[in-house]
Amino acid sequence: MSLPGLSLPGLGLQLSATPVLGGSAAPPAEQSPRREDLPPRSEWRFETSSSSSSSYHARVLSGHAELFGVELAVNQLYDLSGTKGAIFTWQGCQLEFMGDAESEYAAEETEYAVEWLSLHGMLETFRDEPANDGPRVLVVGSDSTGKSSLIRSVIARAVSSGRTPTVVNLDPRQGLLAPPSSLTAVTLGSQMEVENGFGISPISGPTVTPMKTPLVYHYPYHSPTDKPDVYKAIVTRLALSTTSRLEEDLKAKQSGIILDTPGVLGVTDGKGNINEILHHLVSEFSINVIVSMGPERLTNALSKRYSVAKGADEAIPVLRVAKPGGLAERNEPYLKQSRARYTRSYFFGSAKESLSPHSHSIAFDNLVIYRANTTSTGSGTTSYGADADDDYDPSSDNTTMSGTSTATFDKVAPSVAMMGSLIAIKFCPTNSDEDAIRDSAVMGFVYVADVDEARKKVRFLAPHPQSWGNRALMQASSVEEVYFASSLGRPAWQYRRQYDTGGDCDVESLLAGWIVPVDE
Ligand SMILES: Nc1ncnc2c1ncn2[C@@H]1O[C@H](COP(=O)(O)OP(=O)(O)OP(=O)(O)O)[C@@H](O)[C@H]1O
Repeated sequence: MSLPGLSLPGLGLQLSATPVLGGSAAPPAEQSPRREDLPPRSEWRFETSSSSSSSYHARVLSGHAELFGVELAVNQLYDLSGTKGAIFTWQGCQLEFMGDAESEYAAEETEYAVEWLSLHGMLETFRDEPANDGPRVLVVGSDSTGKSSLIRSVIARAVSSGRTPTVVNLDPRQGLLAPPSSLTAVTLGSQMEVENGFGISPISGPTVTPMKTPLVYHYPYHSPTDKPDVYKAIVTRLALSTTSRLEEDLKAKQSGIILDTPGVLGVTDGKGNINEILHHLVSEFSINVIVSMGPERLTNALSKRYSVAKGADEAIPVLRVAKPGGLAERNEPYLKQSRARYTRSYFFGSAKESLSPHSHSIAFDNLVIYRANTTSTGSGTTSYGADADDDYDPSSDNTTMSGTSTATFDKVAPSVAMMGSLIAIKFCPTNSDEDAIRDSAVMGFVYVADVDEARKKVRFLAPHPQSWGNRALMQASSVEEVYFASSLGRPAWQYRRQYDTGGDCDVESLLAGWIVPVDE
């Protein structure tokens, strides 16, 4: 059943004709194109507005150009609306642009690109050495230092070289093939998309892009330092699942793993110690290359810990890699918009690959929903400079399901306050113990479209028509964290989906989060 009450014929087609999803819709006809000739080894840096009313398109007219390592096809129009980045050229090219940018300029200080290419070369040498088990790379740096851009670029070059690398996102604030609040690992068997990066996840619907199913875990907090014990336990599960998958795929194992870390872990304390959670990542993923994109202080701290004091067998090389000169600052409204857009694309796909979500109405009695306890005490402190060995034992947590302040998750009854939330469906059954729920991978996500307290029913929007059966559900820790309704500037419970009134839903309100204000 597809969204009852919505009489939008061919929902997917209409969505694909709408630019809001960040796809490649045609630019408005009245915009006159501008041309730019870029000399070799230069780039075109752009920052576009996150507002859905402005658009920004580019095409290569001649020469070669790439965006984060992925080559742009000549004469193809790319929709870069709502994004920031740089189109780079090694040999020179002519570009054409249409639309508005908050800032755009050509830059010739691009030494970073040579360093990034050298890193790819070094990893290729590593992969070719049969004695090695493939590179396992940890990328560290504070916020907005270019970690994700470097990873996209290195992964794209690896795929172009015929590799099948695995990328692991450990930053819960950004989604990789899953909404924010996820930690994901995915092995790439085909090249990324210019416009959508890693594209659409196979867990949110059938896609035309060949890609292996990602491993997704749910960490329902903003930062690893909010709940270090929960974060470390989930990292342990993710590392175990990822490495055991790679044992069955030797090509992927040899291609290696690259870890994207949250900026908070790339900051040293006053004494120059690194965050203790980093030790856990290094140990659980058996890291053998560390890339620092932070200041010299961070690189020195990493070298001191992993390289200088170690014997030749144990030393992990620490490389300092330059960050791009034009790195864009991303303020919170921009980040919120991009998270909202990303989350929408989880359900609706992109203009190129549209998805049709389904509606499920489920009685309160048939639901067991947990919610992360944000008030529990004892684990929210950040510690630095842990001892040489990471001795974390996930089973040593003394959290309980009792609902006391020490519980990690509490059972919650459905209520209207839940409307607008995202909920993770865990693989484990509803009656699992707390550790099992915490450690269980995610089957997929659903959106709470409506809670009818009188009829005791919850209506979910889900990527698949099948019901999820007897599985534990986990809500994000607050409605604000879901970024759907919050991107509209009002609390979720002030909104109601228009199709509940039986009327037609216009595309605009559908795309704004499938909900419109009750008082309109
Ligand atoms: N050469 C460049 N010129 C201009 N902007 C760039 C360039 N490279 C990357 N950017 C943009 O700068 C922003 C920050 O980069 P990126 O996301 O890679 O940093 P990060 O270290 O992963 O950030 P965070 O830790 O906050 O997720 C992104 O919007 C990215 O697209």
